[in-house]
Amino acid sequence: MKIELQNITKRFGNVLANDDVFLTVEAGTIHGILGENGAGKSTLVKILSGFIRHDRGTILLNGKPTEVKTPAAAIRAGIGMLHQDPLDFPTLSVLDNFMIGREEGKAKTSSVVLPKKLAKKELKTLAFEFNFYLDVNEILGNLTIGERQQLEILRLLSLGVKTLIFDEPTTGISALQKDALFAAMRKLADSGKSLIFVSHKLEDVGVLCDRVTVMRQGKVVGKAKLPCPENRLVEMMFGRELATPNKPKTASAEIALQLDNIIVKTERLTLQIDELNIKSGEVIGLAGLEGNGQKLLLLICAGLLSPTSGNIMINGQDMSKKTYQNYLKAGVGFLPADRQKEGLVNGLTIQDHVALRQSLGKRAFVNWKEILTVSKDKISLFNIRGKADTKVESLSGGNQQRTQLALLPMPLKLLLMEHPTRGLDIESTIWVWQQLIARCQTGTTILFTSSDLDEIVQYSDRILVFSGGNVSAPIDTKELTVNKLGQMIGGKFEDGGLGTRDWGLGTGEE
Ligand SMILES: Nc1ncnc2c1ncn2[C@@H]1O[C@H](COP(=O)(O)OP(=O)(O)OP(=O)(O)O)[C@@H](O)[C@H]1O
Repeated sequence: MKIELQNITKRFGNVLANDDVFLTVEAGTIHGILGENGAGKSTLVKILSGFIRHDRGTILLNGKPTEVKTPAAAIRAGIGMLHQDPLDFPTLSVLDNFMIGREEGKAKTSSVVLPKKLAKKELKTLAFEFNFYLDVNEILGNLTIGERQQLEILRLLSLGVKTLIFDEPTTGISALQKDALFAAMRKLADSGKSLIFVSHKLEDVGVLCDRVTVMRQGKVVGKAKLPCPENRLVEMMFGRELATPNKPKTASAEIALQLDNIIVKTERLTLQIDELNIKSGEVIGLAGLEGNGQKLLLLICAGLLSPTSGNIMINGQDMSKKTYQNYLKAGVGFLPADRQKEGLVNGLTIQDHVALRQSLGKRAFVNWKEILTVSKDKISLFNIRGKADTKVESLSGGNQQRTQLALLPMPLKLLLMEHPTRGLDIESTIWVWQQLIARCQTGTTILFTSSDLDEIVQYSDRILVFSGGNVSAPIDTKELTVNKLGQMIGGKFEDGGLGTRDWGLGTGEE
């Protein structure tokens, strides 16, 4: 289906999120929408998929002006959108989620069992067609984001959509799931569907898309047919070329984090680390497919999960069996992946968050005047597109991430982060890492996860690879390439070379 957006304009208060936007997406193509944080990409695709009403402008579907007033109306018109956080029901099964959105009449026919049987068959056939491995009876909450996304694609296809919108779909999924996703997207385009791919990642846009539209501050600032040189796209996004910083050496000889005989048992995994020593100022990347023990390590180091056994020392202080408050006092900070559920509180403003953070563990009156000044400083320093009284849910994804980063205490001894730059554009990612490296230069030790292997290789001093609860010995990043790391995550270890056939830190068992 050919999509044409003409003169699309949308204002939120005094923010002009979309300013007279024109976009054409031909049937049978993948169209990228690139842009810095807050550029207006999500607003545009939410308008097309009926989640937001535009103030002005026209949507043409196959040349016909069409009103898309609600998400249900969009699906009826053949447009489906995959959100950054899939909109599904975690307590229901994969099959039940697949059946959501079918018109009521279908489910009410002679028997409820028959449609369910048919739906199961359809789900299995579609999954097979796209090489997605989904257990139809599994509870959805047990699936990874990548698997939930695969299910959502199949659900939208079964509802008959002809246009699929992907808003930052590679965020939080594994490299293998990304390959499967891109293969499915190409297959869909080849079968005549039109696809819109919203992203910050130039490389992804480069390998996947046929054309790209670049947005900045609500406006379309450039269009290109791909392939096109990456630096041209960067210039369009930011109005200039960007220089990538090199990570200087920040590690000292002092040991900041010491783990001895750690065992963490959960229902799905046993994480075992016999001995691990991390130096002060060091950056350690935790690589591996999601759910292989990286988060468990971060949680025990943050004092948010007690290991089944073993000892944790932070800066020479025995933290075993200490409370979370003790960890905070010892200078430990944690940045969770799910900013909407774990990091920020919907309904609260930026200054409410600053007040919460400042009063954590203290019984003190809140000095709102001071909080307002601090909030304004943080908004300006972290370049957050919002005001002190802006509720966090109305910030763009990237601006929510900046808010989370701005709320991290200063100084910290140990900073533990899940996906620190998730949702940030390239310029912000570079800026954030400059701030993080500056922290390391003053002695902060960082452990972080990222699904972006380039980020892990670029910024880590050493890397731990996780697989099914097994943890590799720390590998010096200079000895690694992204390719080699990808192979290790996939379980391929070479004898010789890196010499990491011996996993080093213990043997996890499932
Ligand atoms: N519901 C809302 N209420 C108020 N302002 C909003 C709302 N949704 C978006 N905005 C503002 O509109 C602007 C564009 O936001 P949008 O989410 O479209 O950007 P984006 O390009 O998708 O950014 P990101 O890459 O960070 O996700 C931002 O300044 C954002 O704060």
